[in-house]
Amino acid sequence: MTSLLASINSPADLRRLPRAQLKLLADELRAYLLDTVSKTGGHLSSNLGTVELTVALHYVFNTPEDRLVWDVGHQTYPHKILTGRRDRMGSLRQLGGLSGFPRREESEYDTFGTAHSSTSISAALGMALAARQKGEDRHAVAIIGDGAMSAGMAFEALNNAGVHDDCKLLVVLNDNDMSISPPVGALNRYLAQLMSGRFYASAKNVGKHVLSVAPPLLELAKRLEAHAKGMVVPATLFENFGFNYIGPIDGHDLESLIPTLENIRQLKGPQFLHVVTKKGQGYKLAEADPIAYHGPGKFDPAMGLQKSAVPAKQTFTQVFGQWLCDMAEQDKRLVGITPAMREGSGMVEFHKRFPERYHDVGIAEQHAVTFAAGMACEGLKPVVAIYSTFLQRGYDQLIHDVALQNLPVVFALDRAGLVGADGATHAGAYDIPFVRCIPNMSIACPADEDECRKLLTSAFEQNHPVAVRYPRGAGAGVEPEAGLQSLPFGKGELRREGSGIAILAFGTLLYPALQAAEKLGCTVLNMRWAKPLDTELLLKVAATHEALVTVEEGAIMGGAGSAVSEALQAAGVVRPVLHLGLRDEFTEHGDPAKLLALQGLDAAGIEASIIARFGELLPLDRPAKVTLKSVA
Ligand SMILES: Cc1ncc(C[n+]2csc(CCOP(=O)(O)OP(=O)(O)O)c2C)c(N)n1
Ligand SMILES: CC(=O)[C@@H](O)[C@H](O)COP(=O)(O)O
Ligand SMILES: [Mg+2]
Repeated sequence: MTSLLASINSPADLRRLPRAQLKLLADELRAYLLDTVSKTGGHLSSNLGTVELTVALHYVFNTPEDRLVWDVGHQTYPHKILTGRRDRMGSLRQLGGLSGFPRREESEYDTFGTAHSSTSISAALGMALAARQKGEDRHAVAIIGDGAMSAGMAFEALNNAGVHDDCKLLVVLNDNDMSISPPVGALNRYLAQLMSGRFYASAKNVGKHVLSVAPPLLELAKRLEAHAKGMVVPATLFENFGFNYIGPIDGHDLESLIPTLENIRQLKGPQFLHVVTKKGQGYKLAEADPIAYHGPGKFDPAMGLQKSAVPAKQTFTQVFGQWLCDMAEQDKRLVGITPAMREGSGMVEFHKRFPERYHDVGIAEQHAVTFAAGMACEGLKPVVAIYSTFLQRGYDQLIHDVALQNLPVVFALDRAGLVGADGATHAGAYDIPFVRCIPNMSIACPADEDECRKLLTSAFEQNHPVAVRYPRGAGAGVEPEAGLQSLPFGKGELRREGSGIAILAFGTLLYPALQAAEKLGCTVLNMRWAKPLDTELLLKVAATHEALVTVEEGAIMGGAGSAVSEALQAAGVVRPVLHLGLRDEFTEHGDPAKLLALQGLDAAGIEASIIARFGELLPLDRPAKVTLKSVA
């Protein structure tokens, strides 16, 4: 590592540097970032784009006393490096290592935990008003991307903030004209207008020339404001919301950023700084393809991302993407909806082939759900492809707009279960509990790729809302059958006949459950549906077995196992039931297989839990001793 960056162990060190050295520091920081992220994998393009902005913010603001609140938080690696975590970057997103997002328990500089987007302005406003109430003189700065800015929550916060003339709130809009995919919607068009023509070029000069002569601060602020107002439009959208709009300025030019921020720091009331950056800045391959480098795995920076020589296993996301195209071919009523997750949800091909039936609504999960409801009212068949964790944002819409009206919307719930490196914020832990308690809703849990395709078809055939949940990555590797066959609605199957104990598996944990059952001689049911539950099958098995074990990759509380216990109670059947699933705690980030094992949900863990609880019911010829697996 080069020397200047090595000397920065906190923002206080950074603030001691002469301004002339900051450019060199930023260059070193960018090189270090590329080097470390290429070894760990992680969110690269957005971080390359925020290097100068991060340096400037920590240089001008008195962090951590002044609060920096990052939106999404996927662009906080430079911030982590400058705030005492440089040497731990090699542990990024691994078990026990640094989180890929800000976390309050990780550093006092991480003022607000995040990873879901569009929360920063609300949180920063909360902090600014709390400071005002407590009589503390500090700033709160929200840094939000143009993609995140499109969410309703960001506008709710602007609406609230704009009337607080005496708060010390700055919103920095980091406009790189990209979400994960190309940005969509009218806000994006509007921001492009602000950027258009001669204004942006002149604004760059404001930073270089006007600010460098250093007139008295208040006068300068007035000139800056007048300049911005005069040259953009009579009033920008953000001014109409009560903010003092400044910009756009070049977010890679420290000579613009630093004096502008220094002057804004002197101003009272809600401030809005529009900075323009490039996603992937400084690494040509990422600049050329910011989508590919949004969240790459490990790679050699000299070679860039390479196609693996070994064909990768088909992921559930790919199974969904293929099914969507095939079903769209067959049924013209199908429309596909994504809240800004085209790539992650496997909809690139669908977008290409059916552009009129593809809707990227921006980062707007609530809207995505109600928008689908509207389409369903008109006889279309909407498929909302949404990560389990992001559907949490659209919960009332799910109840009030879809389920209450019993509209036939299919929810393709990707990333259901543990997701690995992104950790607790992205884990799809709660969808079974929160979906199954809603009347009219059903939820399918495919055990493998083939079932995923078939259950999507089953869901699509229904005349009411159905969610199909499947995890990140690949499964058991069961090649989906061609064609659009469905599986019976609400019906499970007997997968292994044993005795004494029956394991009821919901979803992909069927396979480790089968392995455990093989050793213990248990019966195994592949339940397929968390709702409706196949009570006929359940009661049959309950009558012939002494104990039941439920297994699911989701929260135990209120999950599919709870549904089993409720059904037994309702039928007046008394059987001991062991519920295996995600415990009542937030999961860490790290390797998904290790995380699953930590939850006791791999084959060895399932086996060990069954022995621990029901050992005396097992046949005597089972393996003598199984110890609980410990995971490093
Ligand atoms: C509520 C929510 N929906 C979707 C996502 C997934 N997501 C993470 S980053 C991102 C794009 C954000 O774009 P922008 O704010 O412009 O930041 P950039 O990636 O351009 O730096 C999306 C859609 C999320 N984190 N949170
Ligand atoms: C920050 C964010 O929300 C996304 O970039 C997310 O990390 C993508 O996750 P996947 O890699 O599972 O698509
Ligand atoms: Mg962006």
